[in-house]
Amino acid sequence: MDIFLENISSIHPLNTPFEKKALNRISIHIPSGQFVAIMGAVGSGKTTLIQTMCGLLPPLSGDIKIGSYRLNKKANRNRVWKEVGYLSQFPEHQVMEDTVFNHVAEGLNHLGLTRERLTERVKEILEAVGLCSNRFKDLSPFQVSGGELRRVALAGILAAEPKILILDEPTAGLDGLERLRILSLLKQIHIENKITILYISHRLEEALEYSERIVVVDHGQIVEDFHPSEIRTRFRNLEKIGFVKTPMLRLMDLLEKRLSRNMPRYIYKEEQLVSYLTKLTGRD
Ligand SMILES: Nc1ncnc2c1ncn2[C@@H]1O[C@H](COP(=O)(O)OP(=O)(O)OP(=O)(O)O)[C@@H](O)[C@H]1O
Repeated sequence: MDIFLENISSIHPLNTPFEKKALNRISIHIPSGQFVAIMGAVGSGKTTLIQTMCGLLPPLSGDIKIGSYRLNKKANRNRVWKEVGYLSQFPEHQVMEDTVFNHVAEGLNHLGLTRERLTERVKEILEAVGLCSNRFKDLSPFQVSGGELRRVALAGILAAEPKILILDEPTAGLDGLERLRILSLLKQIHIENKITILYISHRLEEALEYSERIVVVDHGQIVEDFHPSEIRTRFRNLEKIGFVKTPMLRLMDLLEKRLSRNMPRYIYKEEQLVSYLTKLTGRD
């Protein structure tokens, strides 16, 4: 299901003296199956954008279409919500059941599985998000850590087998290893199930590593939209809105200075740099 936004504007908080344009005439097309990172400074409009995109927030003006469904109609929104999994910035708002097991099982309800198959499937999904089923299934959402709760919320979403996953900072509050685990899991799901993934990230190195498109929001507008391989040509603009170079980009600058040669623009990952340098030094 492709996602189309046309001229979307949004105002927070509407009809109050404090009205502020959170989105300003945004148009974007996300083809089905893309893995997209949404980036931008704090308060730039990222959450408003993804919530508007999936019909959780009605826009002030403009048109949103998911697949062939226009989201201005309630019936269409209900139809689309069966295909969209949304992970909020605050997973504690999303995990409502009394146990971890029941939360994930809730997402499987529509499948009409036998009790035995349901138990098996919950176990598979919990293990897929890195939670040992035996240890976690009977715990209350109040008995797990913030990072674990994020995984539980993600498990509940994955259980419903969405075609589109929209995730608000899925790695917030996680340590380095946990972040890599979640992102690798998302990448794996994306490849295996060919689903669309849009996620908000504050980490450029992760967006470069995992996504295939980076959309940058600033003051409610899309100011950059590029493939990660274009990062070095786009960086001048990104710097103006507060982006900081990753260690890899700094290393590339340093090599250009030391070797007095322009490094190929396509290089933005460590393994590409290593291949290039081994060829250059004839050690291939
Ligand atoms: N419910 C609300 N009421 C009033 N203003 C709001 C509301 N939600 C968001 N805003 C304002 O709208 C703007 C965009 O907010 P949004 O949450 O979309 O930004 P963001 O880029 O996701 O920020 P962050 O990185 O901090 O999550 C901000 O200026 C914010 O203060």
